[in-house]
Amino acid sequence: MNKDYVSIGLLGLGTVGSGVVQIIQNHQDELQYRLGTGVKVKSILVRNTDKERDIEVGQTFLTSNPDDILQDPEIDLVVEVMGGIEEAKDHITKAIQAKKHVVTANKDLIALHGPELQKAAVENGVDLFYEASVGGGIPILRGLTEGLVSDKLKKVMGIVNGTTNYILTKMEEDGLSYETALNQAQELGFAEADPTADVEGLDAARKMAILSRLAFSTSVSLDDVEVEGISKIDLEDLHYGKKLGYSMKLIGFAQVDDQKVEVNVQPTFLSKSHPLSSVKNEYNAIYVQGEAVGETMFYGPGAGSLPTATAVMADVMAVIKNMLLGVTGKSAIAPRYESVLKSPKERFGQFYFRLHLADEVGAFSQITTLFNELGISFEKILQTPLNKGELAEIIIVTHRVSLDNFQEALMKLRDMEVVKDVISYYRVEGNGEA
Ligand SMILES: NC(=O)C1=CN([C@@H]2O[C@H](COP(=O)(O)OP(=O)(O)OC[C@H]3O[C@@H](n4cnc5c(N)ncnc54)[C@H](OP(=O)(O)O)[C@@H]3O)[C@@H](O)[C@H]2O)C=CC1
Ligand SMILES: N[C@@H](CC=O)C(=O)O
Ligand code: NA
Repeated sequence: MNKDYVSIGLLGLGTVGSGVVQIIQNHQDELQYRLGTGVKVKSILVRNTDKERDIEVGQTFLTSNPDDILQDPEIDLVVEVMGGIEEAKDHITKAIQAKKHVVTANKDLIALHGPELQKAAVENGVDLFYEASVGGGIPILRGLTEGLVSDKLKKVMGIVNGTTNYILTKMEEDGLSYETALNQAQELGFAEADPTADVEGLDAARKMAILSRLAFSTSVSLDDVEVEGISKIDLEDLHYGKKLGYSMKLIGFAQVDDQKVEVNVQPTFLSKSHPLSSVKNEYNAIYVQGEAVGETMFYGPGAGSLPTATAVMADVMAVIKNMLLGVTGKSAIAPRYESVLKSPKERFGQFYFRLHLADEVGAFSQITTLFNELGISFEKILQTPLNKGELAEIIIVTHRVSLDNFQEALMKLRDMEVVKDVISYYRVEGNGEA
């Protein structure tokens, strides 16, 4: 390659696209110094070319016709920051077929169609990178595929959705209601236009599918990820959790043992001593455990214009370096293993549960007898009288137990006459029972 500059076609000029333009405009000297070539945005695809915009794009050509970018032979690299699935997939496929490199921030698309797009990129000798799709500005994908590439990674636990972390922090620390905290997250711009994917855990599930593919070299699909969101969390449980020394987080959890994986997203009580418990508000963090490296944690802004654009630009620069070296289309490695999911018998954890028990002699001993029979022991117990002493509210945290065993205990609890209601249950992490 012998060029004064590399031409980029940008699909989208919203939050992330504007950040990309700003970095290219404001950091041109740094880019030129580090790459030995300039970077220029030639054309930008938007829905509405007449819309008033906060960003000044100078001579760059705004268009609403994707072919102006996808069929422009001068454009070497397409940056997709428009979002959505089908149209974005179509544009990226056309770009790859036209031998253009692609950088995308689109977690929805990569979680669903990443493997086939990656295959098409390799077949066409082009790069496809997507660092911004997980953890915004945190360089987590390169952390896994470059920094930790020699290790055998065992566990990835992440706070990978800023909106839900913001809501839980505000509920826990300021006593805000779920609705008020969600409204604030929307006003501050972390939440998706329709926040359902945030609060129901789907956004985090998409990111966990991407993370576990790269961490474990396994073909995890989005359907393999079990998902539970935060919309049903009760302030009462947060209050009890706090008393017990826990903080509630929406945790993406991925673990591999003997080539079997479990990947899930669920509200989880984290012990205050776990490094992820100190991650507050809209911040993201990903905790990674490897056989050789031990424990590591990647922390930073999981969303926002300039942080996310930083990740996009890291990919852009990686593509340009590969172009200069003549090694494009060679960085992606296909997953080594087919994903095989662990059964509930092979999944272990500690659990918190809250129930209402008849406040009568012998009721609690019936519970302990049941758990003794199932071989489950308790780490913590809290008891509060309710309804003028007719009921007791009991909170129990078990020691480490198989999911299968815990589910059986829950089923049997619900059938007991002295148990009036099983109100809630959550996984507990970070008590040192690995
Ligand atoms: N915002 C963030 O913090 C983060 C976002 N992401 C991902 O980055 C991507 C972009 O997000 P964001 O910048 O927030 O999105 P925005 O909604 O702010 O911007 C989208 C841009 O794409 C254009 N666009 C959308 N659909 C079309 C279409 N069909 N045809 C032509 N142009 C279109 C819009 O045009 P117009 O301006 O005319 O409406 C707009 O400029 C998404 O995949 C998102 O998930 C990833 C990490 C963080
Ligand atoms: N809605 C997302 C934005 C970034 O991916 C979040 O809240 O984390
Ligand atoms: Na990232």
